[in-house]
Amino acid sequence: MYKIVFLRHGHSTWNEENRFTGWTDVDLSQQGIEESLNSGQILKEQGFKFDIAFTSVLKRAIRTLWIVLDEMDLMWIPVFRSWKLNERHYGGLQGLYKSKTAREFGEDQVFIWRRSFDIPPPALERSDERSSTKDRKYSLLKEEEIPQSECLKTTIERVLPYWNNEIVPVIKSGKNVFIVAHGNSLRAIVKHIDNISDEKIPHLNIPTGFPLVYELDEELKPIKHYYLGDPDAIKKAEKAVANQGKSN
Ligand SMILES: O=C(O)[C@@H](CO)OP(=O)(O)O
Repeated sequence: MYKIVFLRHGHSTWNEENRFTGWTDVDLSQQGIEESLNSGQILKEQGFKFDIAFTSVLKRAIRTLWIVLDEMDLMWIPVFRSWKLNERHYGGLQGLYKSKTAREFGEDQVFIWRRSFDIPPPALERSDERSSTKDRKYSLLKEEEIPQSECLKTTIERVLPYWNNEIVPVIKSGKNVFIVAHGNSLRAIVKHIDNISDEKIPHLNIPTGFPLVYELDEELKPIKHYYLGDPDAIKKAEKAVANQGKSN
């Protein structure tokens, strides 16, 4: 049996302002720092000992990982960062306020942009200053590899090869793996592990700051999964993520 832990980064400054974030590289809010500290403490109390960690190249995930590893006295373990674990690219919505956008375009449209499996938000122009085309973090990528908008389907197309080729072999080698990523890159992995249908996945929301433990059998088929933390607080946090697309 393998046990791996996923963690969505702590609350960010743009979660606080309720803005579409995607590849925008915003930092943790004070709440996010506290959530990360709590995650580290609970993982430590429950005896988790990681051998290796994976994260994105976005600082809200990296800082969450740093805080957790510091709390667990594990700052020495190898860490691999990849853009393939980045948040889903939010295209032309990046920077807009979610509730204001729902008032302007309707909650149904915002739900489609946020959660539809295969309809991406409007794409950014490569010349748009919000585009990541000129960001040094992505300088090793071919221009066409840098997305200007992604839906969950296209997010899966870049997350899953990373999962299958880079993370799965490490899990199978018996190492204890910790993955700190983002709401939608984690939804991509969880959809795959649990074989969640395209119709059901829009209703899955992953809250910030609660470690999500997956127990997998030898074939990496799911045995069970559970969050660590207060069940009522977790339910409330899942609902709050869903409600971010409401107009008020
Ligand atoms: O804005 C974003 O990039 C994501 C995560 O914060 O939000 P959503 O839950 O709307 O996909």
